[in-house]
Amino acid sequence: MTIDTSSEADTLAPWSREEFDAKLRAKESRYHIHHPFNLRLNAGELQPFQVRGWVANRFYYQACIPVKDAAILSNCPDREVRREWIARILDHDGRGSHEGAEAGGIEAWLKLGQACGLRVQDLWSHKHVAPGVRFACNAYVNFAREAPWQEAAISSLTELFAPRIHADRLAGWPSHYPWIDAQGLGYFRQRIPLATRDVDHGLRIAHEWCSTRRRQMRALEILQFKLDVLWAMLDAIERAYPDDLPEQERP
Ligand SMILES: O=C(O)c1cc(C(=O)O)c2c(n1)C(=O)C(=O)c1cc(C(=O)O)[nH]c1-2
Repeated sequence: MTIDTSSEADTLAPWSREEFDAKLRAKESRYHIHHPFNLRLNAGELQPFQVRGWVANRFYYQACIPVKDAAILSNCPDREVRREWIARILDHDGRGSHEGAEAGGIEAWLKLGQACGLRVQDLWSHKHVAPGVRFACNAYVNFAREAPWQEAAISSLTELFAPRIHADRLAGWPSHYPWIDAQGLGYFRQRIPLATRDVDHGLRIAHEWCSTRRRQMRALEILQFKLDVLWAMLDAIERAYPDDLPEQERP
C-alpha cells in the first residue's frame, strides 16, 4: 500500500524545530561526499587528468551559482533578505579584480584550475563540461528561477554538509596530489566560513517558511533534489573520465 503523504501532511502537526533540523541533517547520508568518485578523489586515487576533469566540470557549477543567487534575489520582495542574500553573489563574483578573498570564489576556482594545469580560457569556454553536468547545473538554476524564493533558498542547504568536504580536500590533497601547487587550494579554505554563514541564513528562512508539516516535507524533497543535482554531476564526471581514457582525450 502506498501512503498518500500529500494529504497526510495536512492532518499532522509540524515537527518541532529540533526534529525538523535532525531530518534535514540526516540527508547527509545522500551527500556527494559519499559518491564513489569523490571517495577516490579524496583518497588520492585519481590520475591528474581525472582531477583536472573534475575541476573543469565543477567550474560550470561555480559559474552557475551567482546566476542562481541572482534568480533568488529577483523573486524576493523582502528587502532584509535581499540585503543578506546579495553577499552570496559577491562572494563568487568578487568585489574587485584584485588578489585575495576580495577577488571572489570564481577567481579562486580559476587559480585552482591553473594549479592543476588547466588554462583559464579553457575553463571559461566550458569545453570540458559533460552533458550531465550541464543539465544538472541548469536544473538547479531553473529551479531557483521558478520556485518561490523560500524554496530556492532551502535548496542551498546542502551547504550544511560542505565544510567537511572542503576540509577533507585541504587535509588530503597536498600529500595525495603534490603536483598541484598548494596555493591553488585557497578556494576550499575560503568557503568553510562562508558555507557556515550561508547555512545560518538558509536555516532561518527554512524555519520561518516551514510552519506546517506539508512545508517541512516539501523542504526535505527540495533538499533531496539538490543532493541529486550534486550526485548526478559526479555520475557524469565519473563516466567522462574512465581510468583508461585515451591520452588524446584527456584534459
Ligand atoms: O565542493 C563542494 O562539494 C561544494 C558543495 C556545495 C553544495 O553542497 O551545494 C557548494 C559548494 N561546494 C560551493 O563551493 C559553493 O560555493 C556552494 C554554493 C552553493 C549553493 O547551493 O548556493 N552550494 C555550494
